[in-house]
Amino acid sequence: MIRLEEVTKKFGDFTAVDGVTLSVGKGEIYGLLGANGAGKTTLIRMMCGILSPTSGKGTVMGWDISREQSRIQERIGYMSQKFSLYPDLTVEENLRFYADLYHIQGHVKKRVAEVLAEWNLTEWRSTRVSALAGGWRQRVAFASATLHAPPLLFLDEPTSGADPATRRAFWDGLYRLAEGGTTILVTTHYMDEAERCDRVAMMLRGKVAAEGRVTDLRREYAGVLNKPRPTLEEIFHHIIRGRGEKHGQKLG
Ligand SMILES: Nc1ncnc2c1ncn2[C@@H]1O[C@H](COP(=O)(O)OP(=O)(O)OP(=O)(O)O)[C@@H](O)[C@H]1O
Repeated sequence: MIRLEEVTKKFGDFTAVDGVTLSVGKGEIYGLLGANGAGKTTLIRMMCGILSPTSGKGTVMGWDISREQSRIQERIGYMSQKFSLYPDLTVEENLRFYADLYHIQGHVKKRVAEVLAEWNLTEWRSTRVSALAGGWRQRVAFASATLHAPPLLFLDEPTSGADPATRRAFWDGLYRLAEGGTTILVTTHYMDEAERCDRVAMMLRGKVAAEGRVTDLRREYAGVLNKPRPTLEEIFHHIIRGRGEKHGQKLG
């Protein structure tokens, strides 16, 4: 679903993403981890067809990330860190608005009802978004991003600040989608969430410092960390130290 080769993004003299190579297969939940400013959002934006790479190449669902960006944008789901909902509209009206935006044809009402049920939002359908608590707003944002049943979903820190119930509902939803064949690329600040991914890439100053299946990374670093089951947080801190980075950097 995603193939990137040596993808780089520069803003002037500053290199935000530096030679990233990775691939994500159908139905995988792939986690992008890294400290603030590591380049995760910039990388996601290139994969979503919003930003052009400075160099390198890649495809998303077979479309070229430099030349076929509008094709990619039409097919994917994307929930950015600053997701936008209309506070004066009800939950259902917001979803109908996104249904129009995604050009959902035919059974809009049925699809909106399905998505409301999937995210436990049915009883809130007539409530204005401004009257919802933060966690419930996040559910509306997830629901909006999945309304057109995209085969590939990009989620940039989707559970940031969410309450435990919302986070749990969100991960239940992600597993359901992945079981149905949806491919998911997610960035997260929460290590327990990162450990739920099939594979992760740890980014450090624009580069992928470690990548692989969570279980394989644990095995790989068990010896050097002298622990049978090191956490992703411990692995990340080990990598940071090895590169002479400042202590205390937070993974997320
Ligand atoms: N349009 C831009 N112009 C200049 N610099 C930028 C631009 N967008 C991002 N950057 C810089 O690129 C670096 C990577 O930013 P990015 O938002 O991709 O990081 P991130 O890993 O997503 O961080 P966070 O977890 O804080 O969202 C940062 O130093 C940021 O200031």
